Amino acid sequence: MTASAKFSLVYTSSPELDFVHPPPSTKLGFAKFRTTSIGYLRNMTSTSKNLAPIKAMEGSRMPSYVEVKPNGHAVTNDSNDTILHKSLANGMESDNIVWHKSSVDKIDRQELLQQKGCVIWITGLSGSGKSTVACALTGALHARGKLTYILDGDNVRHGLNRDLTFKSEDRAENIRRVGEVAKLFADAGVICIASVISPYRKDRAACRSILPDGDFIEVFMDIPLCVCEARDPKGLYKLARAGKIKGFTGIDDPYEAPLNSEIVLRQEGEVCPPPETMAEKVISYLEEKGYLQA
Ligand SMILES: Nc1ncnc2c1ncn2[C@@H]1O[C@H](COP(=O)(O)OS(=O)(=O)O)[C@@H](OP(=O)(O)O)[C@H]1O
Ligand SMILES: Nc1ncnc2c1ncn2[C@@H]1O[C@H](COP(=O)(O)OP(=O)(O)O)[C@@H](O)[C@H]1O
Repeated sequence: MTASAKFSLVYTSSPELDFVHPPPSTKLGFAKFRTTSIGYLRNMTSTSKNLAPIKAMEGSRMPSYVEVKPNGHAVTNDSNDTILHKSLANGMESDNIVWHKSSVDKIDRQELLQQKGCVIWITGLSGSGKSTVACALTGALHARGKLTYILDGDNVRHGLNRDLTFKSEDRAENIRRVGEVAKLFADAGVICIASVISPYRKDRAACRSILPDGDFIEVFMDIPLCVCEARDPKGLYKLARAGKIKGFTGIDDPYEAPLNSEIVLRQEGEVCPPPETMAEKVISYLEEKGYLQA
């Protein structure tokens, strides 16, 4: 039997899975997914299409239920298990990759920090106030003793994503990387604030899909283009209107507004609320959902 499923491993001794080889007591084996899930497994190169590699965890919590979702991600009923949340990523180019589980997990880190890790994803046009709200939010949470970290589009493009342009494939890759890094921060127990235009719905949806349910909190800066353009703090709209920047979001490149954000921040009539007021709205949401305690 060959281990050639083209994505990462499910760690389980779930009774829902039919162990075919070797028995669950051994470290590495194969799990047979329930037939309802088989059709969802993507990128399988195995000749036996309903087999995915599994590895039993020694001395760790074991989930009793594993489901493979249509997007190819695995989820379990064990919300404490970071491995089992969506570890079957699509598009993995390497075979034979085995997840190494640490003895300190997300729950331990959250207890240490007295908060829950999550991603606050601020999306909106350039000039809509993403970075300003991100700063107000990080400041207010820091003052309350909460650990946060901002991943700002402009900043990340100075380092990790310096190789990327603004054409649609590169924006998608930019968002994918920011999403993956944000996921790591959330797993670390940090409240990660991503402030990126992220103009395409499918890219935002992909970032949402790699996080446990509820942990991706989308904040839409619903500020009209004319307001953003009037602000134009970097003079980029002016350059875009003059044709000196091509493919500028909102001018000659699309922005797909969210349809169902957890939080929408908008003007009240002609007046934009101060950033601190906007940040408070996000904090109220976090409080209500229990993210500000372990
Ligand atoms: N063509 C084009 N379109 C949009 N924005 C542009 C462009 N070229 C440069 N910039 C500047 O880059 C910042 C946006 O980077 P992001 O990584 O957030 O963009 S994206 O999510 O990949 O679309 C954005 O920063 P913000 O104004 O803070 O949004 C701009 O200053
Ligand atoms: N709530 C607000 N009310 C008024 N002006 C704001 C507000 N938030 C941001 N601004 C101003 O709008 C401009 C763009 O804000 P910024 O945070 O850089 O937007 P983005 O990160 O979306 O490009 C800045 O000049 C900033 O001072």
